[in-house]
Amino acid sequence: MDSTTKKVRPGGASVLDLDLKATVGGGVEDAYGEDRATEDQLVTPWTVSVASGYSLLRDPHHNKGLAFTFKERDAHYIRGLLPPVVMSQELQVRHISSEKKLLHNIRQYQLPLQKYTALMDLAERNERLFYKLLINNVEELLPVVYTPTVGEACQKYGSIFQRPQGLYISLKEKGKILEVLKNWPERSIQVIVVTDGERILGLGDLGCQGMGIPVGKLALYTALGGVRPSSCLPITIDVGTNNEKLLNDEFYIGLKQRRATGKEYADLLEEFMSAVKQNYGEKVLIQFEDFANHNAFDLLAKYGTTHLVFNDDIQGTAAVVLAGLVGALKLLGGTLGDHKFLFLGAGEAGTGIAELIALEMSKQTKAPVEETRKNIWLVDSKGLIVSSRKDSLQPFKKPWAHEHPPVTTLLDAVKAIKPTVLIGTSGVGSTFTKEVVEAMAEFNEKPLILALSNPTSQSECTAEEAYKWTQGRAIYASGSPFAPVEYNGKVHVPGQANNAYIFPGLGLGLVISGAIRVHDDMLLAASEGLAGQVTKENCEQGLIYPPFTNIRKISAHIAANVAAKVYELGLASRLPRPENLLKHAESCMYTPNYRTYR
Ligand SMILES: O=C([O-])CC(=O)C(=O)O
Ligand SMILES: [Mg+2]
Repeated sequence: MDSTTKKVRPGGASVLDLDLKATVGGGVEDAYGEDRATEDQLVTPWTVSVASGYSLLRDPHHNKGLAFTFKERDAHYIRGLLPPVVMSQELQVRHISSEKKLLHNIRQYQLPLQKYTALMDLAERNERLFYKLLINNVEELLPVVYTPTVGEACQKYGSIFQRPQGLYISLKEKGKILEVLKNWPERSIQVIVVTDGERILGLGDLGCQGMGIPVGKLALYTALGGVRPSSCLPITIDVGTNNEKLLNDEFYIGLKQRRATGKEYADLLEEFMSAVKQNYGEKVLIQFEDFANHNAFDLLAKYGTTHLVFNDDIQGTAAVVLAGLVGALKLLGGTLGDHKFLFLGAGEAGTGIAELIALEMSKQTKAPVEETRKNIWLVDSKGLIVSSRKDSLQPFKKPWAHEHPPVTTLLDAVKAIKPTVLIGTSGVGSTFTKEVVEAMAEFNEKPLILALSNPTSQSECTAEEAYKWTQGRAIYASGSPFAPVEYNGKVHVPGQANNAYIFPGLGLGLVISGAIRVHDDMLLAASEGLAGQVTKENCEQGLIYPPFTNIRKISAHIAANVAAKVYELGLASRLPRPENLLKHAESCMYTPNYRTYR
């Protein structure tokens, strides 16, 4: 933001124009590339319209609570609205973290949803304090703002909805989508996460209530990837729902009609994609999230050549899992090409992961991808995907239809294929039964079992089951977190193949390089960036992923790797290329330290 930029917030009688001098406490964090605040700008006045007085304390972007100094209280008409103590942000966080106040309260709540609501309330009250708390306590709070609790939040989103956290674009907004985008108070958007709510985690069609997902994912873009909160825009597209329960619920917040399909659906999406490009330019990253298979693949193919789009369920999951496999190879030995993979679930995650593994194998062995795909087998609801089923398969399944007699159950497929790696991506819980896991343990010294479906209730098997049924020999990771398990006196720490490892860093890398398209090689770069962060100590502890506590450092490494690939492919619009991309990524990351208002 330069000294002439005027940021105008809409409406409100108490909104005053103020000349403010902003300093950025704790580093440069307010923009990227050409918009980046430099040290000089820390003392340069910029003009901005912000809420003052009472409404300043109610503005989550600017509120600092008791941290306002008396000088600020005088300058911004808030003297007397706060008790007389001035508390630093560090003290506020310590106050909170010392179990006296918020974190203490959050921990006391019995129900995860109460914790979720308390955190969302904090975000609504004081955004920087929310992010500071989330970053400082990431392992504890991630499962609250994200899977599994966010799933329950979506199921009950109607009763949680209080204030707008993102934009709702329904069929009623047809022809007016550009106007709707302009109603969002922030102008400079860098990342949009959009869902149509048709397949929320493994919970099915939650319609308009899917909004919790874009909100949660974008909170992680900021906390884990350092993308400014004001640059993030959650969007839910409402084309109806086929969820009978919601259709019959008098309190349902979305359109009460069956889902629009075909041309009606495609036209709305087309208008949306065009409006986004028109309003924000072509460098805005659009992350598709939790669309049903039939739309997810089409949208990615259709807009991948014209927009900066990324499907987290297809591509993000793939990059995370590939990194975990590379980590697991450090424990198992051998190369990817030495392994045989069997998937339960041939949708977005299953085929996305399968393809990225095949691409990486092809890169390593120089064999064509058509060859490397042959080490990978998929089972869907009708059994093993084999060539005799080819005619009736959806297009995204066809590359996996290898020569084999028909097999109808997962157990029989395990026995027939004898995979070294079993991956669950079906969204259906408890499908890795005792027999299936025991069969894996029969012909594998260390069976690798990835139960990736979310939330926890949909996991193919629990961590405890995997360790118990393999006498502690399994290497196990899940999509939603599981606590460590003690088996026969040994503590096993399950891995978490969680998309949150990848998308924030990937997004940051795309944003800081000004990427205009996403390319598969950038996903591989992201995956390698994550795998590179698994240390020798992690391996010795049997971990295939690095701990989440270092996630901001991990994200910076991923961002640097991705940005390097964007420049290499000539798809970067922010030129010249910074020499040290890691340093550059770190310097661009938003930190939630309070700023001084003069
Ligand atoms: O949220 C995650 O980590 C994985 C995901 O996108 C999903 O299950 O839809
Ligand atoms: Mg998802």
